[in-house]
Amino acid sequence: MRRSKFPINDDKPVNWSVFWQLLPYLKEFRSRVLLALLCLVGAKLASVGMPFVLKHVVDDLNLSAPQAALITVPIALIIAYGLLRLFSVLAGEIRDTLFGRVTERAMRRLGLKVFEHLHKLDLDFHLNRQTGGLSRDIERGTTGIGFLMRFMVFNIVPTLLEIGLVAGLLLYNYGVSFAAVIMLSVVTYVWFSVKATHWRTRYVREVNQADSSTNSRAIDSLLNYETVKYFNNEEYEASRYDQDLAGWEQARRKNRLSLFVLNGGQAFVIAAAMTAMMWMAASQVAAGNMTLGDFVLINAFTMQIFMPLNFLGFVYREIRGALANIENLFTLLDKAPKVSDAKDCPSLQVAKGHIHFKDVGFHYRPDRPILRGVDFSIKPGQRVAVVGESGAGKSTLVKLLFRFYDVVSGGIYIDGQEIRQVSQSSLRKAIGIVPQDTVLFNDTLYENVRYARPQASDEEVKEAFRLAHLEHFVQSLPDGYQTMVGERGLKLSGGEKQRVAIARVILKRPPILLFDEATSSLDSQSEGAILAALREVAQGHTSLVIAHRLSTVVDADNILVMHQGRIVEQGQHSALLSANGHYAKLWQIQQQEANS
Ligand SMILES: Nc1ncnc2c1ncn2[C@@H]1O[C@H](COP(=O)(O)OP(=O)(O)OP(=O)(O)O)[C@@H](O)[C@H]1O
Repeated sequence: MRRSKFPINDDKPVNWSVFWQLLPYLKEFRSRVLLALLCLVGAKLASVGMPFVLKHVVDDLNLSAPQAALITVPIALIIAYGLLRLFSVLAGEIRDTLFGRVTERAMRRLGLKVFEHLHKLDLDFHLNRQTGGLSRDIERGTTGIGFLMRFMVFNIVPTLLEIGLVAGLLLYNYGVSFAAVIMLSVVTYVWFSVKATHWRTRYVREVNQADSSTNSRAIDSLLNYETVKYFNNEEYEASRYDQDLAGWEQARRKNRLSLFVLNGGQAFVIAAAMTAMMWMAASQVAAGNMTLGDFVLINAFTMQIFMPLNFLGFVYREIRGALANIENLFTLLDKAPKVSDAKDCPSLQVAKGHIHFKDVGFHYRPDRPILRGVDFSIKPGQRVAVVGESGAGKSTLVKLLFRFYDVVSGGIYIDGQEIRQVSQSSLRKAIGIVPQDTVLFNDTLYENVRYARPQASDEEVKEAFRLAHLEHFVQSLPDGYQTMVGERGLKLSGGEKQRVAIARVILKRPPILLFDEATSSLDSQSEGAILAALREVAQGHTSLVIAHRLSTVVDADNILVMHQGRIVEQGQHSALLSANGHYAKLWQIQQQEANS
């Protein structure tokens, strides 16, 4: 069986302190929680009182002459019994309704906090994450919180209280032996449940792992639908999936058997305790020390204790899992982003849009330098191009300017302000990017463009479509602007997606523009039109253009030639050609390719 990518938490030591971290979430609804607790106490008192009323009913019935039974039965007691039952159930329901809001609000708050935090985390975290595993962690964590709050407050604590109360009542009314049997069986039951639950953990884990890996296999296979078809591998896929399913089936079988042992053991303890209690009570009735009502009362108390106790076994296992899942979530929340705002940092003030990379050094991993001593300036309003072979570090410049990463040495300045000293939000507001690969939301074309400035008017959005030469395309679509673009925008061609990205940047209209291979997916005719549009948009703006095809940047104000993380040449097209260096070589190669 393949190992799952998802962390399985069942065997982690339980960190009970997580519970205290949840208390702040209860604070907001202090009075609601208090009222719910009152209902809980009321319900418990009513349910403990019920067996007493029952005892009196039975005793009175027993003493009465048979023919007069119905008349002499203490009707008031029977009504009281019914009312107590109703009260106990209603109080429980009111408690759940009151507390439901508290749990839901806590889940909402935490869900939002995690979501916001994920967006604050750096690109590196997101590139390394396993989305499936992460979303499972979040889902398990938030569900765990709801579960923990409900069961910890309203199940474990009250059940323990009830057990103590009933044992005390038995001790007070019937002596130490009944209370001792109850306590002993409760202790045995809890001890056995804890031990057996620990022992079962590995079977539960196996099922979870098998479940996750089967799911990953199915999803991976379906995502690769086209590749499966290209290689005619449906049978191969089915057999691999079935292998995983077989592992899952086997894990389930072992898990079911272990559950049988757990449930069987628990049932045995309960049956032994019930038998002992009944036998002791029956002996006392036979000896004339107890009434029939006492017998009924002891029976009712025993059942009353073991029913919730039985449930506790299940709750215990779930709570262990919930605590571990919540802890995972809190660990995620504690994760600090590698790129963060300096304390009380000001906003970036863009006056002219002068960009300066000052002796910048950078690596993604310390053992592999990517940029070394990169030093260049882009004067306000200039259009500067970066060219160089694949992997030279061109896109990395864009990522650094946008602060997806921080430089390792040197600094990047915009109008004299170091970008690490200003807020990320003001920096990103000032920069528009047309990225190398445009990924779209699974929404309409219109909404995908409007995303650049959600408050833009309908006219402005449509103008952006027009300037990005998307109008003809929109007109050719049966649903026009309302066409759904599919997951990640995969229903659009590469060139269409790129034009959407261009429309977005047009709508955003920031002072600084970055184009990373912005026209790479376009045919030459569209490219010409788009380049003209981009130039129009870029007029008066500072722009940095990363280009593979040198022909698209021959008119740039300055061309930076990168080679292995360094700028090896810079200047205008004609000067670089005359220098007969790196650029001239690249130009020659591309000219030959174009002519062949
Ligand atoms: N997140 C990352 N983690 C580790 N290495 C990375 C990461 N992103 C890029 N690299 C590496 O950094 C080097 C420079 O990448 P970059 O994307 O800047 O190159 P480029 O010049 O834009 O290439 P291309 O023209 O092919 O897009 C590449 O060798 C790449 O493998």
